[in-house]
Amino acid sequence: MTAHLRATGVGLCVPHYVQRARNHKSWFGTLLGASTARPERVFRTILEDVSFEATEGDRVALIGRNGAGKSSLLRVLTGAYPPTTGRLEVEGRRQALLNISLGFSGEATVEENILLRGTAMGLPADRIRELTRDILEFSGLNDAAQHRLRTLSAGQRMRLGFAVSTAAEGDIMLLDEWLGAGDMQFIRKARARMNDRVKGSRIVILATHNLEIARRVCNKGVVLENGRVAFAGGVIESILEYRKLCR
Ligand SMILES: Nc1ncnc2c1ncn2[C@@H]1O[C@H](COP(=O)(O)OP(=O)(O)OP(=O)(O)O)[C@@H](O)[C@H]1O
Repeated sequence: MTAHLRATGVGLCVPHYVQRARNHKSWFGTLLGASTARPERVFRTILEDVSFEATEGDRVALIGRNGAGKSSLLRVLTGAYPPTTGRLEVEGRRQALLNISLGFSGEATVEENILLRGTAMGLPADRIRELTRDILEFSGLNDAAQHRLRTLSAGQRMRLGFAVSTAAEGDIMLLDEWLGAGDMQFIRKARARMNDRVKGSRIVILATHNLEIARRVCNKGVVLENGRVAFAGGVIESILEYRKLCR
């Protein structure tokens, strides 16, 4: 089986809650307004008519300005947000490294969190048990396996999230930004693992603002602007198009 990913006219519209502007003259009025005023629900189109394709061996850079829709598109590609319009066809096991602390529970232990997160990633329980030792080792948390997650430092939690997310290889790797997780020693280890995972994946989709990384790692590019594809093609051409947008 070869890996394949195709988005055809993908759109994403989400409910969005907005608060009417409040113009209170006193702190009490502000407090009362903040606790009683109901937000209004509106629908917002985040992605519109997004089409592109990635086949075996492709490394695709998603580039665009802040708020262009890169992370939202990655979430659609992982299957976290079903597209509201259009079609997404995926062949191959997806592995996502988006929000590395997603799905963690502060009250559960480190080891239980590995199981929770691994399950959310679609890994069978036996496979998670096989990987647990490596995850604890990689994150430097061997001695904290039975500690509750909320007693860990922010950096330790990040290490754990990174270690779990990258423990298993996928066919299609979806990455949001290049990670700088933890202290210098861990960053080196994390980079080496990311390079390894990128090499071992059949398709990589990488959202990044770092054009040097995009150029070095990717062969294709998709430039997003206001939730639409402004350009799709080779990575060098995509970077040039993106630079034009930023002028
Ligand atoms: N759940 C949501 N509800 C409402 N609006 C959202 C939601 N998620 C994202 N948005 C909006 O969609 C737009 C695209 O956001 P997204 O995070 O995908 O952009 P991005 O290209 O990844 O930005 P950045 O480079 O700043 O990380 C933004 O305007 C954001 O406010």
